[in-house]
Amino acid sequence: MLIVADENIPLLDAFFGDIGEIRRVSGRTMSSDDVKDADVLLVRSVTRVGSDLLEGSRVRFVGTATIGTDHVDLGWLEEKGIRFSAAPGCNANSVVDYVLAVLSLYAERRALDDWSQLSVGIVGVGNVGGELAEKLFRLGFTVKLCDPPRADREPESENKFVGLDEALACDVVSLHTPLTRDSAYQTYHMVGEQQLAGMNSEQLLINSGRGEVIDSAALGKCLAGANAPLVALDVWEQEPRINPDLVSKVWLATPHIAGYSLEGKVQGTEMIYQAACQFLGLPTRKKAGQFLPEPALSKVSFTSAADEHAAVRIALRACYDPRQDDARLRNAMKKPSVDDRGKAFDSLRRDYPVRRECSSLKVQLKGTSKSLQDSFRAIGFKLKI
Ligand SMILES: NC(=O)C1=CN([C@@H]2O[C@H](COP(=O)(O)OP(=O)(O)OC[C@H]3O[C@@H](n4cnc5c(N)ncnc54)[C@H](O)[C@@H]3O)[C@@H](O)[C@H]2O)C=CC1
Ligand SMILES: O=C(O)C(=O)[C@H](O)COP(=O)(O)O
Repeated sequence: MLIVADENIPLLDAFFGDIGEIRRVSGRTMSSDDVKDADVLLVRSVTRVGSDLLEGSRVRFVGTATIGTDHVDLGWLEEKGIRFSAAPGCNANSVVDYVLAVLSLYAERRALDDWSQLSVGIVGVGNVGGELAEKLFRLGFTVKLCDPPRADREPESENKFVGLDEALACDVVSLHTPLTRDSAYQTYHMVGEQQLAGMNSEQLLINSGRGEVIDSAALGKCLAGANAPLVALDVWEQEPRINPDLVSKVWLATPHIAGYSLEGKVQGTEMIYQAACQFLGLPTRKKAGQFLPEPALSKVSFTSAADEHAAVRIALRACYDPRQDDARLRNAMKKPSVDDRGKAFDSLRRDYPVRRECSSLKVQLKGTSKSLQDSFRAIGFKLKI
């Protein structure tokens, strides 16, 4: 059996080595020639999967080790009887760590001692948005949830959801929808000129869903004005050839790595391994946990944290600090040509340093208050008291 796989999928040999021969190819440039003899195709988000790639091939199973599926022509696969599986939720905790770290920096920028004074509008309340909401509720934030598909599906939860306008009026707005172009709830350019015009310089807009959910031409114009919101973008239109001018105008710019914790990536591989085994009628013998090493930073200690809010922010950013990724991306954007910048964007992602989730860090607390302990627990840290 031939398994053609994106070379950036971690632990290919460990999970798939005894199932078939593995041929690694670049996900970004994968061609129909690369896959024509394959039985199984394993991708990440940078490979467009549909008739152009697969027509005439032997592929019977496609797995994407990602949450998003906008790169896959699901209708065509179904029509051709090709089994498909994604990895829902695999890196949700990683994205939530990213958003919380951005929030902590924003609170400091606004000189807020207590970050939970901020209201947060979450647009798209699925695996990522739902997990974020849960953590923010536990931390005491005011949270507004916007998810029209769920609001329509769950009429009993009448007061649970707000409209997009109400979510966009919060201090912080975080986008977590899939990219869709042909549904009643289309998200392509959902945040455009009109929505941006309603925001102001006291607000923060975060996008770690898909770049095309925001109209970046409208965003560029808005950011040239005096009353624009602060913006943190992890995802961009036209990746990897992103607009360097937009990078220079946003507050935090990262190269689509919000979901790049080691846990998130390995769980992505594990989920498509399980689905492939089920399709092939094979037993599943391997688990992500077998392959996750002890984190290099496994413990931080606080004894009687005088400034409890600062303690939470310190621990959070000991795990993940988006400013490092921001600095790397800004540096990559100094390359003179579009091609070189695109390559640099992809290199930052391919050579991404090992990053562990907050849940991998043990926080040791001595003589600290119950409310501080609750905050650490809400974020997902393990506690030693
Ligand atoms: N930056 C990164 O590294 C990552 C980005 N993502 C992106 O985040 C997206 C969301 O991930 P999950 O929460 O796991 O997906 P999910 O499918 O669990 O949840 C998405 C939610 O968005 C809602 N939704 C759909 N259309 C909407 C609209 N027009 N307005 C408001 N809500 C709408 C859905 O009803 C659903 O509840 C993924 O599709 C992917 O594109 C996911 C992982 C990592
Ligand atoms: O899971 C998703 O959806 C994501 O956006 C991934 O984090 C994207 O990672 P790559 O597939 O682009 O490596």
